Amino acid sequence: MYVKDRLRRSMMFVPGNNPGMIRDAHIYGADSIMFDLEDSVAYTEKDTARFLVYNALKTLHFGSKETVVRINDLSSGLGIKDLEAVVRAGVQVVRLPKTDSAQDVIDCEREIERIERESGIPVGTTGMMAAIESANGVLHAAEIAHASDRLIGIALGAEDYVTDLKTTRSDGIELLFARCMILNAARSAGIAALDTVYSDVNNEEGFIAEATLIKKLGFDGKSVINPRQIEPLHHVFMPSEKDLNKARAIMDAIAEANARGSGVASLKGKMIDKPVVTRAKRLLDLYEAGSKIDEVEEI
Ligand SMILES: CC(=O)SCCNC(=O)CCNC(=O)[C@H](O)C(C)(C)COP(=O)(O)OP(=O)(O)OC[C@H]1O[C@@H](n2cnc3c(N)ncnc32)[C@H](O)[C@@H]1OP(=O)(O)O
Ligand SMILES: O=C([O-])CC(=O)C(=O)O
Ligand SMILES: [Mg+2]
Repeated sequence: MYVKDRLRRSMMFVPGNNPGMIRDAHIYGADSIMFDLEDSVAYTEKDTARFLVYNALKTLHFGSKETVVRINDLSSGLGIKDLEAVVRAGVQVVRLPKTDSAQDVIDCEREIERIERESGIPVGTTGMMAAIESANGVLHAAEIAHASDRLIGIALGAEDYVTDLKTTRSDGIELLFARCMILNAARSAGIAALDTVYSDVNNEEGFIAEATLIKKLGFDGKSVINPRQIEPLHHVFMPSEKDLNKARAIMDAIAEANARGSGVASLKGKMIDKPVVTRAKRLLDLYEAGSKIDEVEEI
């Protein structure tokens, strides 16, 4: 069963035709493991990958990690076979690639529901996420985000997106519109906003700069392609001691004000009202959830 709202700072792609990577994927500390049946798998390897991922889901234990599988899109002729395998194997979330419209989500959900019924799995067990990877998809981001109750989030697929835009990836300016559209669409639907991969695995500085930018925009997390990207990403998402202390002081100040029958407090000359408190609470909740998970990883 999927969880709608959980920590998804890092979602690691794992090529579905690589048994070694599949076996070890859960040990690196990513919040979600995303087995890939799509673009990291050559056409000749598609059946092998589906078989391996099916068996991995059936036989391996992933602990607190979320399991996601990126299927091939339904129009490829492979997507339904992928769904038949991974839904039956009990994957938590299906990642639909190259989502251009709400109809793509609805079509995928219909197939998931059919497979759940046919295999005796309670309807609604399998979650979905939609990756938006084209100009068309970005323009339909809001409809996509609202297309199914099963959606846990929407994600940007920037490599395909910049190709569609006839540009290349540079300092991020080329992705600003898509990121803002996706973020706003996700928030309007109450689901997660998830950023794309950073392909230059050896450029840690560039990766951290991108992670810092998407966190500032409001994203919940990011896809990664290599275990070396997980720790720096979690570090970016970890609030500083200063931010934590400020959030705690805000919570104390508002509790004191509430006890006096007031909804507004003052902290070092700054007004503390409801939105400030909501942000402080979110920061503390994310910190607690993150440290709990990372602590377990360190033991
Ligand atoms: C545009 C898109 O669609 S992106 C999404 C699809 N792409 C992918 O899924 C690519 C996934 N990533 C990879 O295949 C690789 O990380 C590459 C090709 C980017 C880099 O490969 P390498 O330089 O060999 O990685 P590196 O040397 O850092 O690997 C270190 C260890 O981590 C493992 N590892 C690397 N990437 C992954 C991964 N994504 N998942 C699990 N394990 C991994 C390696 O197997 C290796 O393990 P070992 O030490 O036991 O042999
Ligand atoms: O979804 C991702 O981040 C990877 C991907 O397929 C793309 O960038 O086209
Ligand atoms: Mg893509």
